Amino acid sequence: MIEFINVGMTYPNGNVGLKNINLTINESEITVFIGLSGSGKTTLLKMINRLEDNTTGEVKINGKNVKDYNIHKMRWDIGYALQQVALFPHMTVEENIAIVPELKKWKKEKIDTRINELLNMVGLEPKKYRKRNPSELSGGEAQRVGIARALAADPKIILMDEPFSALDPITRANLQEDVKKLQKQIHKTIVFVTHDIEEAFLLGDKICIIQDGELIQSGTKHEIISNPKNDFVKKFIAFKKKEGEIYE
Ligand SMILES: Nc1ncnc2c1ncn2[C@@H]1O[C@H](COP(=O)(O)OP(=O)(O)OP(=O)(O)O)[C@@H](O)[C@H]1O
Repeated sequence: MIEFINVGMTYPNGNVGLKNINLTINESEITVFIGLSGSGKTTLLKMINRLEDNTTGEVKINGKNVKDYNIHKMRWDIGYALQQVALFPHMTVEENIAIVPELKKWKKEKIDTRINELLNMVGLEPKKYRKRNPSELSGGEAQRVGIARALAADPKIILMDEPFSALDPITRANLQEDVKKLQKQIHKTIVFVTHDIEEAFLLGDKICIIQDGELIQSGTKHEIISNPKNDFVKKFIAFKKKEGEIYE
């Protein structure tokens, strides 16, 4: 379980990233942060693996303040997949996936088996892809490798920051389905950032709507649709409704 307790964050230049966030992220669920560009979604996500530190309040994982963990070991247990996949260009697909398992000193055979398992899981045939360089992959394939790498050392928590936003709609829909299926199989705690309400409703067990650094509303898709807290939330939902979509 991840908890944000009265969390605020001000950047060194004075920009306010977040204000007084109180939120519980349940284990084995997909929690989605959604909001407009610059609303604070990424800042909120990065406080979980301490790529940013909160300036007020507390962020806790399993009851312990994130600042009290060994930062390196904590990060090995938190997978991170982001829009610009950032595969290491001078390493092959298999080497990219093996990074954290190697840091964790897994045996070579175990890593080897794991790479095959993960590539199969994300729909990339190991024989064909293991030895490729990132420059020999399409955008969608690279995204899949990025997801495999985030899952490699079997982390309990996976952070995903707009991992599909650079993809075409069909690849994107396939990967969204993959994440949903994966979640059903492996029961990870996934925190997912998007600015797309459709994606949020498709994936999220819990959806958190962020506006100007504040958490405006959190709840299930049904709770948000049936009881939008303010005009901003209404607008977000209405935007999709206008396109003729009806949410149950
Ligand atoms: N390193 C930084 N230094 C100063 N201000 C920053 C920094 N990073 C982000 N900000 C500011 O903090 C606020 C929140 O940014 P954040 O990246 O969390 O938004 P976001 O909701 O993820 O946006 P997007 O959807 O565009 O990625 C913005 O006003 C942004 O300008």
